[in-house]
Amino acid sequence: MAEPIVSLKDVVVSYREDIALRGVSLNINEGEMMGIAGPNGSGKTTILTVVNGLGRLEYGEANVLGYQMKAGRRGRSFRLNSRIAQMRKMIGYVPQGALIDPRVPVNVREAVMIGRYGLIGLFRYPAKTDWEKVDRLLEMVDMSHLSDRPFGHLSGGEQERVAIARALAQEPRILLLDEPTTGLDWRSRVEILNIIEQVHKERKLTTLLVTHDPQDTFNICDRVVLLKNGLIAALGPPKEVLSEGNLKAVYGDRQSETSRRS
Ligand SMILES: Nc1ncnc2c1ncn2[C@@H]1O[C@H](COP(=O)(O)OP(=O)(O)OP(=O)(O)O)[C@@H](O)[C@H]1O
Repeated sequence: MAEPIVSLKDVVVSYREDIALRGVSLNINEGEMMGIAGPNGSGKTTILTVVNGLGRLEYGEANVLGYQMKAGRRGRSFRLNSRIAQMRKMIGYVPQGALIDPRVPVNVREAVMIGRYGLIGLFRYPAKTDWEKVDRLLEMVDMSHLSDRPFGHLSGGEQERVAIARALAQEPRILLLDEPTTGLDWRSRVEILNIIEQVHKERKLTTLLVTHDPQDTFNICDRVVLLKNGLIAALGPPKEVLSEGNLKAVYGDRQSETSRRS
């Protein structure tokens, strides 16, 4: 069987007195769409930072795209850091919240192009083919009609589409999405999830979708991991994992009712 593209083994991460991950083991296969759900503070974003090579492992190891990261090694060796930088070029990241300060005077096309500078190289101008790729991505996320609009004038859902296009502009193999549906109304949320599913398939990506609402994972993820207090409470296909019992154990009574209703 093929090696997993992401493998975490007994990973512990802490931020001073807060322990964010308490021994997480997780394998993700190439081409898989993995949901990561759980309440606030359960460690979802921290998993993304580990996969992205930015998390400092207290214990355990992580293997991402064949690059190995072990406890205590980060920050000690220039060679190790430059290897991790190579790995990060293959990982697209859509962070939680605003992608770019809305006061920065860039339009939608330019905002997406920022994602290509890792490939183009700093201090070089984008070629015509780079702009063509950006335009194709804008079509993919259905934003061509707003390509000249200042980024700061977009709605939350439109900003999220641009953030996804920007992450794809670097032509990643792995796409990390941190709560892309937070703050969106029902319609925009469905649209964003559809776009995520479409780009995942078309670009043959391995995708990690973090959400505090497990319902987001139901129709589009192959598997979902439910986190509670930095530990995996359940892992498997959404239809099995998102049972009333599991949701109640992780979110408590009221939230589990809302999650099942929505
Ligand atoms: N930079 C940091 N410094 C100190 N503590 C942190 C830091 N980042 C995260 N934590 C703590 O680590 C724990 C896990 O945080 P994390 O952001 O991974 O959770 P999350 O599930 O993504 O939460 P949310 O849904 O609120 O974004 C929390 O207790 C949080 O307060």
